[in-house]
Amino acid sequence: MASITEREFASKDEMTAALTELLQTALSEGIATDGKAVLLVSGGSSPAPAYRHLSGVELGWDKITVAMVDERWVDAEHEKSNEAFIKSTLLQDKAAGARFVTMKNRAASAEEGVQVCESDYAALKRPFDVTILGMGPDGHTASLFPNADGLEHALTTTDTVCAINAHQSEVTGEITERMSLSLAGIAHSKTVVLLISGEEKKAVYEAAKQPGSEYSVPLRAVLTHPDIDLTVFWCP
Ligand SMILES: O=C(O)[C@H](O)[C@@H](O)[C@H](O)[C@H](O)COP(=O)(O)O
Repeated sequence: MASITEREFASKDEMTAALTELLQTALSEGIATDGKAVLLVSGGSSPAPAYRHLSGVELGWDKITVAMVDERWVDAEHEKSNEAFIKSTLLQDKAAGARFVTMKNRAASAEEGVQVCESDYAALKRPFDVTILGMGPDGHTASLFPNADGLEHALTTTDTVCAINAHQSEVTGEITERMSLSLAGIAHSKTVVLLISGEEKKAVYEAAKQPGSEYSVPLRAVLTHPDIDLTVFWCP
């Protein structure tokens, strides 16, 4: 089992304040200990306010590397690009000085781009200081989508990143080709934060804590991983 700490907040504002504080502390400690810090970021509506807040905080951003948890295989200008989302929310103001390691590269497909991405991620400081995950109503986290092509590899490889092709659904939308941290990549972090908003997703999370298939509910693989130190943030 992962070590799991659950924190419930009365509102999104309270969750944002606590997340901002956690990130500030973890990144400052990383810089104090190693002279540099690494933050792995997801897209999604839950972390966006904390990213905006953090961008205005003086943290020694020139010593911080921000890298993606997952990405659609689309150009950085695409409206669905997580890279574009991180640039517009986090990498502004003081945080504009951070180094940014992205997943999308020039390869025609995620499958063809995975080696370049793996070597980019191999150069990051280990362990990463913080990894921020979201989850979907289908039990996906990062781009580890239920029963996706590439999921078995993603859950078993020692590589940090992996190519995924999800089965199209309301949750994935039309763009199903993704690059993602593997389960091992998620476990490379000193601490992992999982952000959950709303009662519907809370029920999915509670179900994921019960025994069952990791292929139908990939979040379960994170919750049962022996080496992951996970803090779950929830707000209504
Ligand atoms: O790349 C994606 O498809 C999204 O980023 C997605 O994985 C998101 O992280 C979760 O759906 C949580 O979203 P919320 O933060 O909006 O709950």
